[in-house]
Amino acid sequence: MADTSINLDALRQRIDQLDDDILRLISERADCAQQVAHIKLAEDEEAVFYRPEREAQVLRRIMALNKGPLDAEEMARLFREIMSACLALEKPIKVSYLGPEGTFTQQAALKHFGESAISLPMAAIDEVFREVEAGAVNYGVVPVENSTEGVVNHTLDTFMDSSIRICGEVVLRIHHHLLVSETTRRDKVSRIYSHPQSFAQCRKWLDAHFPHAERVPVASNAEAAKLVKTEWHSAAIAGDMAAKLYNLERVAEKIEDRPDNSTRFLIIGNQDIPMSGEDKTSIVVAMRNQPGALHDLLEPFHRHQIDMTRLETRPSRTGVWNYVFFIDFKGHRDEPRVTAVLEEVQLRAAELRVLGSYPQGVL
Ligand SMILES: O=C(O)C(=O)C[C@]1(C(=O)O)C=C[C@@H](O)C=C1
Repeated sequence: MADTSINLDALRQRIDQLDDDILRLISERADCAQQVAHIKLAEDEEAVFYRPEREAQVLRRIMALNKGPLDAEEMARLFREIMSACLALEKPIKVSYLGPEGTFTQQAALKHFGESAISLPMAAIDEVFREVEAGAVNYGVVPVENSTEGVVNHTLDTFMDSSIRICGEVVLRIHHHLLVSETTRRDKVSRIYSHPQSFAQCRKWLDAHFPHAERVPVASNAEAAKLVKTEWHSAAIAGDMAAKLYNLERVAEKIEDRPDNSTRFLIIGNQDIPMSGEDKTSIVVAMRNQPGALHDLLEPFHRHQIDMTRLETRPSRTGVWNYVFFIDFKGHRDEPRVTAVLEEVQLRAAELRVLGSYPQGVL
C-alpha cells in the first residue's frame, strides 16, 4: 500500500511538470498566432484570419504523428480547441447555424470551429445564408446530406439563388437518445416528440419498445427536448446537445437503427479557399433537356478519373432548362485536371457555377 502512494505522488509531480510544459508551449503557440495576425493585417487591412486549409493541414499532421495512447481523433479534438482559442485571439469569428440551440447543427458548428467561436442560432436555412451574405457573421453552418433536421433539398435550393460559397464540410455521427425530465413518469410515457427524420431513423427501436406511444413530429430535436420539460407523460428523441441544454436524462442511449447514422454539414462563407492537399469541389450545373445530356455531363469526370462523391438532381426553378445537378467531387478547382474538367463541362452545360473548393472534413 505504502509503495503505491509513493508512486502516485511521483506520477502527480510528473503530471504537474508536464502541465507546466504544455502551458508554456500553448502560450508560445498563441503568441505565434498573434504574430501571424499582425502579418495578415500588414498585408491586407481586410485580412481574413480564419484559414480552413491551414487548419485542415494542422489537424491531419497531428493525426498522422500521433502514437497514442489517445486515439488520433481525440488528439485532433484537443488541437482543434487550441487552434480555436488561437484564432479567437487573432480575431473572434462569428458563425450562424440552423437553430434552435441544442440541434445537431450547433454540434457540427462546435466540432468544426471549436468552443471559442461565437455561434448564433437562426430560425431557418435562408436566414443562415442571409446573415453570411450581409456580413453580419463570418460563416454559416447548414445540414446538407442524410440530414436529421430534414432540410437537404432546402439547402440545395438556397444555393441556386445565392452567391455564397462553400468553405468546408463537417460530418457528424448522429446518436439519438430517449430523453425524459425529472418530472416524467417513466412508466407512463404515452407521447414521444422528435423531428420526423429522427423518428424515421429510430423506427425499429420505437416499434420494439414504445409501440403504443403517440409519435409527435416537431420542427427540431431541440424543440422536442424543450416540450418534455412541460409534460409528465412525454419523452423526446434528441441528441447530446439538447439533453445537456434542457437538463434531460437519457433513458436509452444510441437508439438509432443504424449505428453508422451520420449527417454532413456545409460551412458557407464569402471566401475562396486555397488547396489543402485533400480537397473537394461542389458545383451546380444546369442542363438543357436533350437526349444524352446527363451522359455528356458526366463523361469528362470519367475520362479525367475524377472521383465523384455525390450527384443530386433538383428541378430547375427558371424554366429555361430542365435539370439542375449538384455535383461533389474530389479535387480542388486550382488542380489542372479539375480545371480541365470544369472547362469541358462548361461547354456542354447551359450554366455552371462552382460553389466552392474546400478541405475534406478532417474530424
Ligand atoms: O496559420 C494561420 O494563418 C493562423 O492564423 C494560425 C492558426 C493556428 O492556430 O494554427 C489559427 C487560425 C487559422 O484559422 C489557422 C491557423
